[in-house]
Amino acid sequence: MGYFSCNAESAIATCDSYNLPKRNRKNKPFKIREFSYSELQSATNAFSQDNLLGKGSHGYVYKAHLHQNKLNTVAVKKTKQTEPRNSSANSPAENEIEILSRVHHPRLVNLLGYAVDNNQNKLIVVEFMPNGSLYELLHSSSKPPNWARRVRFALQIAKGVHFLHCSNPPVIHRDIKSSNILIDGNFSARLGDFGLSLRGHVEDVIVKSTPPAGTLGYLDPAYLAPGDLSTKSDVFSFGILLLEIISGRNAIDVNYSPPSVVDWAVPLIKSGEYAEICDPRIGWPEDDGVLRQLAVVAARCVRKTAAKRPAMAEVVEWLKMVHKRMSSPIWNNIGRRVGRVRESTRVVKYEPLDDSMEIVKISRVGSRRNRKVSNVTSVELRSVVIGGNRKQEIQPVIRSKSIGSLDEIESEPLDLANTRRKGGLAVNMPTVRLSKSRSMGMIQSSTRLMNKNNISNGVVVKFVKKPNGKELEESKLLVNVGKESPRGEN
Ligand SMILES: Nc1ncnc2c1ncn2[C@@H]1O[C@H](COP(=O)(O)OP(=O)(O)OP(=O)(O)O)[C@@H](O)[C@H]1O
Repeated sequence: MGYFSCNAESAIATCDSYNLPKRNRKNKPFKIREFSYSELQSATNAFSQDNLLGKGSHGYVYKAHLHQNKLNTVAVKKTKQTEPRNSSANSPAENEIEILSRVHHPRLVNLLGYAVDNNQNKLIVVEFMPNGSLYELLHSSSKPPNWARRVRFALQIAKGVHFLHCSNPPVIHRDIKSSNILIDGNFSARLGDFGLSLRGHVEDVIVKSTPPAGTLGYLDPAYLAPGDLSTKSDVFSFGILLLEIISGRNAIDVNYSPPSVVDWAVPLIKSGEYAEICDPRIGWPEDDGVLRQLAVVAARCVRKTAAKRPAMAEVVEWLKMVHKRMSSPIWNNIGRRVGRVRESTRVVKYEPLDDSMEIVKISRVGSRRNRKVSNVTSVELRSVVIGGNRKQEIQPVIRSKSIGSLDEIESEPLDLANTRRKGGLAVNMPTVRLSKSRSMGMIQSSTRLMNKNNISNGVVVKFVKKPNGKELEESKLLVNVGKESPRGEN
């Protein structure tokens, strides 16, 4: 076994075979190549604007054409030139190389090699993803993905995260979000951007001493100090991503009240109002159980208490069931013929979502013919009676105008994507476009970590200036001054 170290001089490194996907374990250890800077320079047309694929918080990503045995298109990540680095800490690029040189999986944007420039900065060469990011597909594509595609993406991402968590030692990604999910040539989802990832067991020094980091909106509220980190923080971020996939909503969106997708969606899921969280651009899936199941999985992933969240292995199994259900022609035919089959159900107690709710598994029973397809189970939410009192019905959340300078934002004409029906009343909401969330290095003051008790629940939002100049660019801090403990149970 040999693994690549960022400081190693060797040009080629092989991967820890333990972490290879099964079909690769027997024969091919993957190879990491050291490129010369000039080779990447000419492959990217001197890092030209034409080759620019995108810009992240740590640098720029370029498309590169390598002429090896055959023409190869790859992506090159070049870190921004900033002030002199603290030599003891790994840069995000070094961290990404270090991690990705040890793991390799079809659901990841895998490392192909690296180069070092004159200032000893590392450039990363990774697989090229020709179909953009999930963020773009969900939020700026004129043809948003349908349910089959969304379920497939969700399962593929879950498999990638599960693979990382099962590696030895585990890899915790810490920055799962839609802009870090890239779409490959087969239109499959891959998890990328390992700049903030950590590799180690929770008791390892590296994990115990690294300050919290992530992207606002996706960041686990229970992850406030290094010691809080576990694979369950990724599960939380995955849950946010799943809510984004279901609803087409940004993780934070000031068009909604509350702006955070989790605060908005979970009460709706708990009260069974699945239609409210369904992306209005694509409507309900043909089999509405698919929506319910996805929503319940998401709600379980975003529980405030990390220990109550499922492991990614469970999430993968649940999503496989949803995927199977979605792609089953038998189910689709019957679903089409009989509409939404809800009658003839047998309620099986499942596992509580929280103190006030229970998830019930509903197996379809009935005719022999129906029983055949009843292997496909659905999961539903029910309110229960606690201490003799039925839990008060949660009022539907009314979308309200965003907090902030809405006067500067024009109202758009009534359309389906922007309309919510509440008791027959169509409400047309103004649109505020948000720039996508950026990774934060850390939620830490320059000298010490935030005091856990003083931390405020806040979201930073940024308005972007549209080419027509109608929206102003500004940053806002929305602070929710509730005194609740960030470690409060749900
Ligand atoms: N392997 C790739 N193939 C094709 N395009 C890519 C690839 N990697 C990144 N990109 C593009 O470059 C953009 C910037 O990626 P990068 O990972 O640097 O930042 P980000 O994830 O968007 O933001 P942040 O750095 O805040 O996490 C992506 O949104 C994507 O459009």
